[in-house]
Order: sequence, then C-alpha cells, then structure tokens
Amino acid sequence: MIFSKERPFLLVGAGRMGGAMLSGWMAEGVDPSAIVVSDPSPPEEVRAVITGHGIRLAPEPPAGLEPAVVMVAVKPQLMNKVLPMLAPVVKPDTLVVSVAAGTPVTTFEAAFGPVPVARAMPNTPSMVGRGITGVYPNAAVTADQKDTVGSLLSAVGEVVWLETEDEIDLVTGVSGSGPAYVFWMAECLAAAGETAGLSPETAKRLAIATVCGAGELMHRSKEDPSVLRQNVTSPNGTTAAALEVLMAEDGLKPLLETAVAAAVRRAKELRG
Ligand SMILES: NC(=O)C1=CN([C@@H]2O[C@H](COP(=O)(O)OP(=O)(O)OC[C@H]3O[C@@H](n4cnc5c(N)ncnc54)[C@H](OP(=O)(O)O)[C@@H]3O)[C@@H](O)[C@H]2O)C=CC1
Ligand SMILES: O=C(O)[C@@H]1CCC=N1
Repeated sequence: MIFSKERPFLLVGAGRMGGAMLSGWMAEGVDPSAIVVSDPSPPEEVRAVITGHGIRLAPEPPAGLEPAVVMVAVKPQLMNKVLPMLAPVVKPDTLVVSVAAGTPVTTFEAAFGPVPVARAMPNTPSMVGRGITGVYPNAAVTADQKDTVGSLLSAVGEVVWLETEDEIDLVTGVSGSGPAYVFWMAECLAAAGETAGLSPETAKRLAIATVCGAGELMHRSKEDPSVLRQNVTSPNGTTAAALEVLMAEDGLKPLLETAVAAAVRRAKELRG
C-alpha cells in the first residue's frame, strides 16, 4: 500500500458507499491509523466503525494533511463545494480516487491540476467483502498507485479495470446500482408470496433466503446462470410456467434493459 500514518488515505464522505467500503477494509485488517475520514455527519453505524477502530474523523479535510490517496465518496451534486475544500491537501503526487457517479476525470483535473485520478464504481456489497468495482485510471496514475487501488478494492470484492472512462457509466447501470434491482426483486417476490396467500413474515423469509441462496449458488458454482436456471426447471413443471411469463417478449429482459439504460442515461446527465 502506498499510504501510511504519515501520508494517509483520506476518505471524504463516509455515507452509504464510503461507509460500506470502510467497514469492508476494517474487516479485512487495513491499518486504521493510516486512514483519516472527512465527513461533517457520518451516519450512526459508520460513526461506530470509525470510533470503534480509532480512525481519525474530521468535519473537513484537516489543514496540513498530505494524503497519499484521497477517495471522494460524496454525492456528485456536492462536488462544487467539496473539491475547493480539498484542493489545499491534494499534492501533485496524491492519487485521487472518485467513486461518484457521473463526475468526469476532467472535473478533478480542473480542481487539482494534472494529478493522478482513478474513477471507480463500486457497490454496497463491498461491506461484506462481496462487492465489484470497475476502475478507470487516467494516464498519470502510476503502477504503484494502481497496485494500491487494486489491493484496496479487491480487499472488498472483485475489481475490473476499464479501458475507457465511458464504460464507468455502463458499470454504474449494471453493478453500481444493480444491488438495488436485486433487493427490489426480493421485495417483489415477498409481495407476490403474500398475494398468493402466505403470511408477510413467511413470504419475506422465503424471498430473502431464495435470493441469497441463488446468489451464493451462482457464486460457488462453476456453471453458467442459464444452466443453474435449467436445473430448477422441470419440463412442463411449475418453474416453466413462471418462466414463460418472465421470459416472454415483454418480460424481465426488456424491463431490465430499459432500467439499465435509464441508469446509464442518468449517469451521463450527472456529468454536469
Ligand atoms: N450508494 C451506493 O450504492 C453507491 C454510491 N456511489 C457513489 O458514492 C457517492 C456517495 O453516495 P452515497 O454513499 O450513497 O451517499 P451518502 O449521502 O450516503 O454519503 C455521502 C456522505 O458524504 C457526507 N458529506 C456531505 N457533505 C460533505 C462534505 N462537505 N465533506 C465530506 N463529506 C460530506 C454526507 O453527509 P450528509 O448525509 O450529512 O450530507 C454523507 O455522510 C455518490 O457520488 C454516489 O454516486 C457509487 C457506487 C454505489
Ligand atoms: O444511485 C446512485 O446515483 C448511486 C450510483 C450507483 C449507486 N448509487
């Protein structure tokens, strides 16, 4: 890792995403004394992680800090306010990592000069070591800095290096926002179970266990998802009856394509 107590890792914004990654790093044994968090009001559960590990917390980037890495994890709409506050602590060799949707590399270069910038798009399963992050580095990112970003992100899940910055918007639409689609699927499955006549508690329990179990099976199995699907589907059985609805021309596939396209469109709008 290129950061240390003397040249720390500064996390700016410890909300849902920053907090999820911080929890994941603490669980993976990253040195808390090499981390500084800048956030005026982190959520209670993240504050507990910060204080529990003795991580330095400040409402603003502390003056005089010379971070080796700055990770920006605030809402894209706050960049205009946050980047000028960060400018004094970003040194020419500070690696700037942004997890913000939309905000392009050029925005960081305009605020900080020709510094190394890596745009990353993680997701909240990072909190439990099962995230996936797409990363695009600009030309100024060194091999050592790339190694550090790779190690940090792979401590909380998988890492995919991207060839072009435009791909970040696509990653956002698929895996950055994707956990929400799966949670909604679990909510809908529970609601459908309830409509079918189960109690709300039983329907919810079945739906959550099914989504988790199917995810875990997909994670551990070497088979393609399509094979796992076929393994559930008896000819002319119950699954086939349901899949006829979900796999219809106007079924889940076009719906998800429309949903992902909407997320990608929004990511492009957030470029500002
Ligand atoms: N949530 C997700 O699943 C993912 C989010 N992202 C990206 O991560 C970024 C953060 O999103 P998310 O974590 O959901 O948002 P949150 O609002 O949960 O977190 C942002 C945090 O930044 C804090 N904050 C506000 N102003 C400042 C400031 N001046 N300096 C430091 N911190 C500040 C917020 O405090 P307060 O709440 O008081 O405003 C909050 O704690 C976004 O850019 C988003 O695009 C990327 C991938 C996935
Ligand atoms: O909803 C958002 O804008 C962020 C980016 C990806 C997930 N959450």
